[in-house]
Amino acid sequence: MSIVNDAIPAVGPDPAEEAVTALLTALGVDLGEESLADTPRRVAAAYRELLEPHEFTATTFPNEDGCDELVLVRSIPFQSLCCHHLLPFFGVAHVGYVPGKRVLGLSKLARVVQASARGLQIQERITTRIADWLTEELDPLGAGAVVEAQHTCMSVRGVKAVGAWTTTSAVRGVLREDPHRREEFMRRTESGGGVGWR
Ligand SMILES: Nc1nc2c(ncn2[C@@H]2O[C@H](COP(=O)(O)OP(=O)(O)OP(=O)(O)O)[C@@H](O)[C@H]2O)c(=O)[nH]1
Ligand SMILES: [Zn+2]
Repeated sequence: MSIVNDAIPAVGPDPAEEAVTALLTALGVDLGEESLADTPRRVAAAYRELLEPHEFTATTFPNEDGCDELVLVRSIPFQSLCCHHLLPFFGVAHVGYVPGKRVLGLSKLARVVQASARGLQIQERITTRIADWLTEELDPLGAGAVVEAQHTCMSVRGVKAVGAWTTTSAVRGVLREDPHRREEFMRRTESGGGVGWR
C-alpha cells in the first residue's frame, strides 16, 4: 500500500535557489561559510521580488471640469534590473498627460511607472511603455514621460562612470505635435541632469 498522498504536491528544492548555488560555486565562492549559508535563498527571493509584475487597476474619472492643461507628477522613484547584466538601475520618472474626456487617479501615474519598470528592462522601453499605456488607457490629448536613471552596470563595473545620469523621453499626441506644448512639457520635466530628486 502506498502512503504517498497524491493530492499534496511534494515540496522539493527551489530550482532558483539551486541555480544561485551553482552560479556562485562556479564563480569560486565557498558557500561553506556560515554567513553565506542562506545567501542562495536570499538572492532567489530578491530576484523574484524584482521580477514580479506590478498589477493595478486604472481608476479614471470623467473630465467634468474640462481640464485641457498638462497634469504632471514629477520625481516618481523606480527601481529596475538591466536586461544585459541583471544589475539594478534606478532613478525618477516625470509623467504627465493632457486630459481628453477622462482624468486618471494621480497615484496611477506612479503605479504605471512601477509596472513599466518591472522585469528585465532597458530604460528606453520603460519610458515608451509609460507613454503608450497612458495613450491606450486614457485616450488623452497628449501623454509623455521623462525618465532619469543611474545604471549600476555603468558605475560599479565596466566603465565605472560613477554619477552618470541617463535621460530618456517619450511623448505622444499634442505633446509631440504641438511645439509649444512639447516645450512646456520638456521645461517642466527638466531637472538639470540628474539632480532630479526634487
Ligand atoms: N540602450 C541601453 N543600453 C543599456 C541599458 N542598460 C545597459 N545598457 C548597455 O548595454 C550594453 C551592453 O553591451 P555589451 O558590450 O554587450 O556589454 P559589456 O561588454 O558588459 O559592455 P560594458 O558595459 O561597456 O563593459 C552596455 O553598453 C550597457 O551600458 C539601457 O537601459 N539602455
Ligand atoms: Zn546593464
